[in-house]
Amino acid sequence: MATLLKHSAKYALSGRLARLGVHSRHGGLQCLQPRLLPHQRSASTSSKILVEMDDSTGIAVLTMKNPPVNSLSLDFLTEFSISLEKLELDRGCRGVILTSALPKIFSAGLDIMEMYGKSPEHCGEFWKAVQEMWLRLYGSSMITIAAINGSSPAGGCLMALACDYRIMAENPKYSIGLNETQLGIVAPFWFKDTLVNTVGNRAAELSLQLGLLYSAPDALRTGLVDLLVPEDKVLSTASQTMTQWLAIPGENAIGSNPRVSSS
Ligand SMILES: CC/C=C\C/C=C\C/C=C\C=C\CC(=O)SCCNC(=O)CCNC(=O)[C@H](O)C(C)(C)COP(=O)(O)OP(=O)(O)OC[C@H]1O[C@@H](n2cnc3c(N)ncnc32)[C@H](O)[C@@H]1OP(=O)(O)O
Repeated sequence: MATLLKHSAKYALSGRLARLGVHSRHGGLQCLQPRLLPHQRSASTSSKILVEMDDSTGIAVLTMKNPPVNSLSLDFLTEFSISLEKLELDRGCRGVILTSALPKIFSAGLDIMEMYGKSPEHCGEFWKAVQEMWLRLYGSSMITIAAINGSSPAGGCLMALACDYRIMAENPKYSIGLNETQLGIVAPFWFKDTLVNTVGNRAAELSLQLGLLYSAPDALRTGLVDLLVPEDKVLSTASQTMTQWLAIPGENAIGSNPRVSSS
């Protein structure tokens, strides 16, 4: 792992971006058009991420659209981090809702094909991109809400855990969890820490050691998600919740985040 991380340090995000040429406004799938309302300011889309920014509320919706299962490939992670960085730099943006354009899937986690038969250099670059995604999301100074409209195993669960609040569709077929143990791998320590910070020590121990995938109701009971709502209400509820959080006086909901504030 140390070798992988050392390798990865050689690769800057900006370099990957330049190679990818992200933010083509016309990229993406035809069925995934921006859902702009008249008062909204802008939508930008790269091939795997759609960002819709509502200038009147300061809320952005970041929609993952990487079929078939929103796996976290290097290209996807690069586009994701760039999109988040742009929002972070936009002083008008105060909150980000993370959701999926795909039916039944939030994210399947790390793209398995990125870890199979690849060079150490590629693995290093990939692993750095995974860490960068987590750092950007977990350390964001914006309010972040995961609108989980499908299953979300492993790295997909990590993404949701890195947000401030999680709203999941109450569909009993959907599952979420850090199930790495069941896949024959040990979850990295920062996956573990993120889970412990959310559900507490004992629940995290059981969850990680057994590699549990929770149904939506069990995820709520464990504290892995904060709220279950009908599937067609996930995004609207996320929007309402965001509005409530952003109304906390003095932006204290942002300033009180222990992850980004030392005071
Ligand atoms: C280089 C790294 C260096 C160091 C690493 C060190 C440590 C890492 C340690 C742990 C990190 C782990 C984090 C992870 O996230 S690992 C990935 C774990 N994810 C999974 O195992 C998800 C597996 N997928 C599923 O459970 C299901 O596919 C589903 C529930 C998401 C969706 O089920 P469906 O029935 O709707 O769809 P499927 O028919 O199963 O799949 C459709 C299609 O998608 C492909 N696919 C699914 N998951 C992945 C994936 N994670 N990566 C790439 N591709 C995926 C699947 O193969 C199908 O493809 P085909 O249609 O057959 O082509």
